[in-house]
Amino acid sequence: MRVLVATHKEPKLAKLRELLAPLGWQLEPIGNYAGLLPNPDAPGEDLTERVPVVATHLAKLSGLPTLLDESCFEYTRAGQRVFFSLQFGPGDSEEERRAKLLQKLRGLPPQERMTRFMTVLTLAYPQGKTETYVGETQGVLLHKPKGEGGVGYDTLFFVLEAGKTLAEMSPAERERFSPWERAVRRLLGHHIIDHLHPTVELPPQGSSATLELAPGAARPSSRPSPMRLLVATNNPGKYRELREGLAPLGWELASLLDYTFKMPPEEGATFEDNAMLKAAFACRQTGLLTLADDSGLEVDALEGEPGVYSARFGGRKSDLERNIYLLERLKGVPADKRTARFVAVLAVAHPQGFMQLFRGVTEGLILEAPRGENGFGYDPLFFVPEAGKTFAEMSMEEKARHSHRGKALAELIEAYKDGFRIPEASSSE
Ligand SMILES: O=c1nc[nH]c2c1ncn2[C@H]1C[C@H](O)[C@@H](COP(=O)(O)OP(=O)(O)OP(=O)(O)O)O1
Ligand SMILES: [Mg+2]
Repeated sequence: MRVLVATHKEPKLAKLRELLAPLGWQLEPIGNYAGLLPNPDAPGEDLTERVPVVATHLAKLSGLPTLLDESCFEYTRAGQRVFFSLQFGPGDSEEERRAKLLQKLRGLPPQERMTRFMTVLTLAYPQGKTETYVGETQGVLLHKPKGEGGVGYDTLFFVLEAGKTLAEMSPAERERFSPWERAVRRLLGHHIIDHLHPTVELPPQGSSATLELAPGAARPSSRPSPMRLLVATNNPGKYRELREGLAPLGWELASLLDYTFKMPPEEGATFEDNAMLKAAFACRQTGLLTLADDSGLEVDALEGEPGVYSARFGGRKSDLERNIYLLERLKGVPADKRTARFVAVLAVAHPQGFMQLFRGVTEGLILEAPRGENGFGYDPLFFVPEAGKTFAEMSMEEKARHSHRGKALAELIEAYKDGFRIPEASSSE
């Protein structure tokens, strides 16, 4: 597909071509489009309304799908939300705009310089259809520029989480924190993963397998992977274990804390379903290679409960309450009938439109009282006979050797250790 890009900045076009390469689109610059705009100074502070309108205008004029992005800072001044658009009006150089922004910020206390740096990216089609993607990053606007790299306002935007301005970051870091890149990755994720359905046939249980999810989708490109993986879990205990387990790969990890979107409800009937649902969703949101973990405890005396409902067992809200509830449910059940297993399914969603699954299982017993301080969740109640301890009595390394998650991770590492290769999508023809 030929796509016009509404920019006259060569570096931006080059970066866009690089990021969107897997789509195989032919991206062409529109050149200086300022004269084509209906009203370049149109107020429309809400970029999510304004950008689609302008992009549609350009698409209709050119007869081609057209990409347009605009960014703004949103901050609070005297209790009011203020938007500072970064669209260059005619005659405004980057320098002049930066000066205007500094002017506006003069005398603002730090809490009022907290800001949301937002990019709105629209792909508009000549027929009038539009798709809009938003990327955002929280930070603080500085009084004085800091750093040398980046473009535009990067010298003024301090990312708290990173402890530096976008201009002080390496290109790889900037990629991670820039709202523009986030918006572009969302577009990529959307287009490439469109055919990804978590309802496809599952691989045989108990094995890892490669699913080909998108027979008609773009073929996986062999371009070197960014080696960046989003670990899509909101559970800090899991995140720690996954981070440790993935360390041998040396990949750069992103977490959900880097993003503002909410994960969807986990409505699947199996761990596989839920893991794929979570991975596919977060992958689509971010365009990143994404790992999700769905796990839980199956207790034989409870006919497999809590299973996929482990995180909301008995409607209990905390790990402690769920552990108490589990003990209540097992009251009077003798030791030899307290068998249980932990299951973990890891799903890796590739922005190229397919998914891999890894599964690990650990057999054990539910004790009558908690033992140990480590770990999280049901760890203090889960006794592993082969180790003679509960998960909560093990160090992280020890738990990794015995645990369901550790086993699934070992399979994952085995699959990716010789460098990251995207499996060939086996075509049905
Ligand atoms: O090694 C473990 N040791 C103890 N407990 C564990 C373990 N692995 C899973 N569990 C428990 C935690 C949670 O109650 C449920 C998983 O639910 P699950 O939906 O997969 O995770 P979650 O909601 O905590 O985080 P998220 O979905 O964001 O990844 O099983
Ligand atoms: Mg969950």
